Amino acid sequence: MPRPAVRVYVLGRDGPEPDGDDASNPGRDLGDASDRDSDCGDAIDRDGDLPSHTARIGSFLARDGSAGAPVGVDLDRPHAGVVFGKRGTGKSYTLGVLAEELAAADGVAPVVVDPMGVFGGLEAAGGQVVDPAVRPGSIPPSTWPDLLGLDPESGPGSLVWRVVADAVDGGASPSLAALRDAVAAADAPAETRRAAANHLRLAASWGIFDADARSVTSLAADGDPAVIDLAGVPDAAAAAAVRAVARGLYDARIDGRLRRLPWLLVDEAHAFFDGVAEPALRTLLTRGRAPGVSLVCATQRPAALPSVAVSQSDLLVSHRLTAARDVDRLAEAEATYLAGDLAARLPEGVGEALVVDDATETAHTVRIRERRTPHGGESPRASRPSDAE
Ligand SMILES: Nc1ncnc2c1ncn2[C@@H]1O[C@H](COP(=O)(O)OP(=O)(O)OP(=O)(O)O)[C@@H](O)[C@H]1O
Repeated sequence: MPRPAVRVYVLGRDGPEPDGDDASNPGRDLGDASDRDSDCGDAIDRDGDLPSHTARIGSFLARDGSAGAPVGVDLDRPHAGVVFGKRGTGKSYTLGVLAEELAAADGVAPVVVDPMGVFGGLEAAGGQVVDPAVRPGSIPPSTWPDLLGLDPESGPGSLVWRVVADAVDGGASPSLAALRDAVAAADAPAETRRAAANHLRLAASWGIFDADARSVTSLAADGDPAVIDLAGVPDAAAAAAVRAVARGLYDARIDGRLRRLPWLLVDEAHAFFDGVAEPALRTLLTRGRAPGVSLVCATQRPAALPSVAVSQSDLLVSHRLTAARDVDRLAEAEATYLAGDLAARLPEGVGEALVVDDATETAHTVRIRERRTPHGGESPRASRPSDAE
């Protein structure tokens, strides 16, 4: 006798609500697997064939701890999402699961910003780990003083701004050396030129600027995960790299240079919302979906993200949080359809998360599935001496 089909619930896709959990009764038991098999979402067979363009991220988690029906994320359309959780609750792991699913899906391209160097395992999913490389011309002239820690109103700050503006005029891609030469030749007091040159020399020492850096479009063209390894990269340089990739993906979609829908997955995202990357990330949050760019920001410090990150997100995944200010940020997501206290519903276990789905206006407790590729974020344990010893 054929086994019955399991129905997968697809987050971010409008459709019938799964039974068992709804706004009117937020504390209600989420049911067990059999509850979920009946009338939610799209049918899949038990061997795991999902509807197309669906990322299978885990399963519903019943109150008795058993796993229910599969839960997927819609990959057919672009989304904005956040992944919250205190340290060690599974944020990076969840981002890795999403990246694995994106790697296996058609028509999309995951690009992972990896500040801690924990996503290298995605090479096993066909991914490549790349060092950050930024064309100086991809950072707008007006942003250069800020990037270099110079006041744009100061002599050196305005000189750098002017030199970059002149160098990119006409679409050229200047090197840092060319910018330094232009500073040296500028009609400005020697002290101003010296200060500007020193700051450009410091930027050169970051080792990320390259006039011939490959385009972001090429990173995302084949759909295999591209992992931008920012481990050990100075903060300002990492911010410049994130800005370049976020803006580059957006522009490539606007200009029709990128056929796939890119997904930018940013780990430790709080680090990028108070520097030069912020405007580009904000653009993706507020305007990214129109040209087809998705952004998912993971952070252990939700309070350090701007409100817009939560208000613009249609997918919210929250592992355990305890700090009051972070829980408050979660509370901002409590849309009118979610009666009750989201924070009180956060599951305790590692890899478990509350998922708020704006498309169907529901919240669910989910156990994120295990990774298929190695996860590099294991915490050191005294009971497990490292390989180095
Ligand atoms: N869904 C899961 N299934 C199985 N194990 C998991 C899952 N999620 C997390 N873990 C385990 O928990 C560990 C910590 O997860 P992870 O590195 O993602 O934490 P994190 O929240 O990103 O922490 P940090 O803020 O320190 O980076 C993982 O190395 C893994 O062993």
